[in-house]
Amino acid sequence: MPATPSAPRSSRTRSWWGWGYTDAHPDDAECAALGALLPGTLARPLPVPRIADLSIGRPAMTPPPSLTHLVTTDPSARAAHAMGKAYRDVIRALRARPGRIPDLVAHPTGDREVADLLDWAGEHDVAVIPFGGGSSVVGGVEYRGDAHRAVLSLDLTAMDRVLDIDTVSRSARIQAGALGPVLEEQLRPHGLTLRHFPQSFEFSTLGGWLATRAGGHYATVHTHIDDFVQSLRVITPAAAGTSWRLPASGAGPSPDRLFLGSEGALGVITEAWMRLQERPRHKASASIAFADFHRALDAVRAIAQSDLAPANCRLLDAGEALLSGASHDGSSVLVLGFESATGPVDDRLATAIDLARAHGGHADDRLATAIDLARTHGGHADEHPVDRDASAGSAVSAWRSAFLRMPYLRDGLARMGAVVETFETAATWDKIPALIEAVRTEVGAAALKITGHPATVNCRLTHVYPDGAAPYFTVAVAGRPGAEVEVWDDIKAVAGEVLHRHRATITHHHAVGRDHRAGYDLQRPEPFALALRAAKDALDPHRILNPGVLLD
Ligand SMILES: Cc1cc2nc3c(=O)[nH]c(=O)nc-3n(C[C@H](O)[C@H](O)[C@H](O)COP(=O)(O)OP(=O)(O)OC[C@H]3O[C@@H](n4cnc5c(N)ncnc54)[C@H](O)[C@@H]3O)c2cc1C
Repeated sequence: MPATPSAPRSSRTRSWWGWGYTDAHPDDAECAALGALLPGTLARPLPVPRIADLSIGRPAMTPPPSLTHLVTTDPSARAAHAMGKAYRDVIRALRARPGRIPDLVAHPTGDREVADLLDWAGEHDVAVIPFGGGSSVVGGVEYRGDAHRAVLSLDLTAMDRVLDIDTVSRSARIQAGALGPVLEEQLRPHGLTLRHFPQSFEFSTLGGWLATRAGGHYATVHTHIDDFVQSLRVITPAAAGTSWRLPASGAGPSPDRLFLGSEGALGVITEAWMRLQERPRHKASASIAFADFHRALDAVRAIAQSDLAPANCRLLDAGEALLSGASHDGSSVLVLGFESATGPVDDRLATAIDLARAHGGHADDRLATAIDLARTHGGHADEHPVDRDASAGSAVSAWRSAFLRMPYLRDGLARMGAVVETFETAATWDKIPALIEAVRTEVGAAALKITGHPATVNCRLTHVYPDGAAPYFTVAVAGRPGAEVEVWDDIKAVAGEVLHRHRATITHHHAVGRDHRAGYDLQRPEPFALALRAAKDALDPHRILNPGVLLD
């Protein structure tokens, strides 16, 4: 089927230093109000950083005439491509310490141009950092060190088209630079959706999701981007190729698996055939309160080990629930959601609520909402499932609003000199209670020791599996003025040590990048490390692709 035209881009201004759109940033008064919640933060917010205050030198190299039309040396573009969107990045921008700024930013529009840029970079010892939405939270899109003559940020977002739709096999060929809303907008007229909704959906791309093995919003079953991949097209400095479109294949190790999670270190993903789904027509959600967090964990495990497969099954501890407005009485809250394109889901929700009640949960029946989207929305699902819902006023909706607003508030707190960051992991159920307890206790104690201020360490389960869960932690504490990066690095080192001791992964979906290298090196088995190094040698012989990510 012919492709649909590319979706129009938003006219709103993206922040070069913080999350999202500048018009959604908290103003000074809101920052101060946020700071007042955390003892020890600054009296007034740090000023919004200006590119003019950064020291941006002349580019170390310029491209040949054949490539100049693809490349910019504009300081604003270079600054906006210097870092990702972790707390570390935001505070470095606020303190005018962004690190090495790329010399060049390229915007290729097709495979040939990507290959030409890689060829030139390989010949001239120029590091190439593939860049999608730039929402990395692990130092994945910055350059550290000075081993290369110049640094080129390879921005893929001009390659944002849905090129082909196969309605028979329900799949689409999509260019890697398409941001979430841009690709969903092109699928919408066909009644189809990729249905991959990470929290960063608005500002991250298909290529970034594939390269980091992103996790979507859905709590169970198909939520990792890996699950939707039919075939990948990858351009490496050594060769280019496309895997066959197949629903499944037992032919040896999977070629796609080599590049999923390769974080720009082995090649540039330029397009993919992705499995699609029909837009859901039926939804139901509810929130359930628990006085005892450990009983809530048991309830979630029971639901995860049933065949109910909720779309949403987020357990918020008391701190998270308070922060998001889902509860004010010290309860933990389980946010449950079901959806389907084929039939009502009310029965599944009712059974899940029964399971939760059997473990001490209290469901407020008035808050359980069932939505037949075929009736209420003319058959169309909302663009982002956490964006809108008929359950306005409920704990479910409070959590949803907070979920989308949270990154903006993080940046507001950063302007008050606070250290506010998240980290996530996964472990089998037998380890989960002790792991969560150890992180809370040991990371909280470390933050107090490092800063002299009390810290909050909150936890939610973002994804649940029959055999385990993915706890996601948020740490907030007043920083030491001017040393916020070092404070966070010290806290994060303690967190990494606790995760390793409990055999919990260094990352469930945020990827490895540069920040998780130590934990990743400890986690991967030696034969795999050898194979990865050999793949790097073969595919990137001049070592130009995202140096320092995944391996040296
Ligand atoms: C507020 C916030 C919320 C987030 N929520 C989630 C979440 O819910 N789930 C989740 O999984 N992650 C989340 N993240 C992390 C981040 O959004 C993901 O890692 C995302 O997949 C990155 O996509 P991107 O397009 O922004 O990639 P970028 O940040 O631009 O790049 C990420 C990595 O992929 C490489 N890369 C990018 N494009 C390509 C390509 N075409 N070919 C090869 N390599 C490439 C880069 O070199 C880099 O190593 C969140 C981040 C923030 C700031």
